[in-house]
Amino acid sequence: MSDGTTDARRPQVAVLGGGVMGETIVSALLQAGWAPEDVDVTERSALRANELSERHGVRSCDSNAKVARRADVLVVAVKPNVVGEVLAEVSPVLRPGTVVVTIAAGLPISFYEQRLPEGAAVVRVMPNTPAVVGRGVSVISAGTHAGAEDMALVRRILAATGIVVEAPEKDLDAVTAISGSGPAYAFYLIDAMAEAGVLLGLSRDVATTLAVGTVQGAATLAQQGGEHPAILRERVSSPGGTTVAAVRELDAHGVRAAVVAAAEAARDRSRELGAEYAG
Ligand SMILES: NC(=O)C1=CN([C@@H]2O[C@H](COP(=O)(O)OP(=O)(O)OC[C@H]3O[C@@H](n4cnc5c(N)ncnc54)[C@H](OP(=O)(O)O)[C@@H]3O)[C@@H](O)[C@H]2O)C=CC1
Ligand SMILES: O=C(O)[C@@H]1CCC=N1
Repeated sequence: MSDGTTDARRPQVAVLGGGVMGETIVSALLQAGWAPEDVDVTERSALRANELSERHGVRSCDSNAKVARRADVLVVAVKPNVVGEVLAEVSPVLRPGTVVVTIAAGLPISFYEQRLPEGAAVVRVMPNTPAVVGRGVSVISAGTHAGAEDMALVRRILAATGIVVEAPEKDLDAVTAISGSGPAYAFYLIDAMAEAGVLLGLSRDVATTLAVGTVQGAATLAQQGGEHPAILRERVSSPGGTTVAAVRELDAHGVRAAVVAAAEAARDRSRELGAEYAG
């Protein structure tokens, strides 16, 4: 289908599942210039559906089939265990040319292609929660029938959420372990640093401000400075100073090994989710 750049109207997008990530995608669409009337969101609970309509001005309802009928782009944003039943609802009413975008962890593109009409364009995406402030990372993989225009349209939808990177589907479990789940590791570190500050006698407010600002500054420096993180770490470490004393403790407590083990566990869980629900 066209990516809409030459269309008089933007493609009609339906987001199935208005939870944490579904709502983030709704906001991204609005920021990217979609009109609220061109965005549908579905929810199981009427209360949550109304909340989304009131907050964003978009249409909301509890019928996936109803919104799928008019969608040019269908974004599947429910939990992996619900994807099968949602596809069974929408597949019979999907129009030819509708692009199906999924953000569910673990489930392979083949899972969708087997359940959707022959030739359906599927794009698998792994976003992350900083998308809500426009600083997310999304990795996109094309399904068998997703063409360059479909991928350009998906990039356009995700543009307001942050960086978009294309990768082959075989990398998606690893991607999920690093950027999908990764914000939780960063929040874990920020929380631990803030707690340490409180232990050392700082007020909680000051400790949290220092921890958040430091992690944010370090990430910006790593991104913009163009230098390897190990070099940046060395630059903080004065000979015989405080930082080497601290990093020795991180090594002694196996923090680097723990990060690697955490990422392996996330990758393995992503594979398991695929096997569990895709069968
Ligand atoms: N959170 C994250 O950081 C990331 C999540 N993902 C993926 O995004 C997907 C959604 O995750 P997340 O937003 O965290 O989960 P949430 O539970 O916050 O959102 C899912 C939403 O879908 C609703 N829902 C359940 N069943 C249906 C249905 N049949 N039709 C319509 N809506 C339904 C749920 O309602 P109810 O609560 O009433 O069941 C809930 O509000 C998952 O597949 C996850 O793997 C991907 C990357 C990052
Ligand atoms: O925890 C999860 O399963 C989802 C996928 C990546 C981040 N959150």
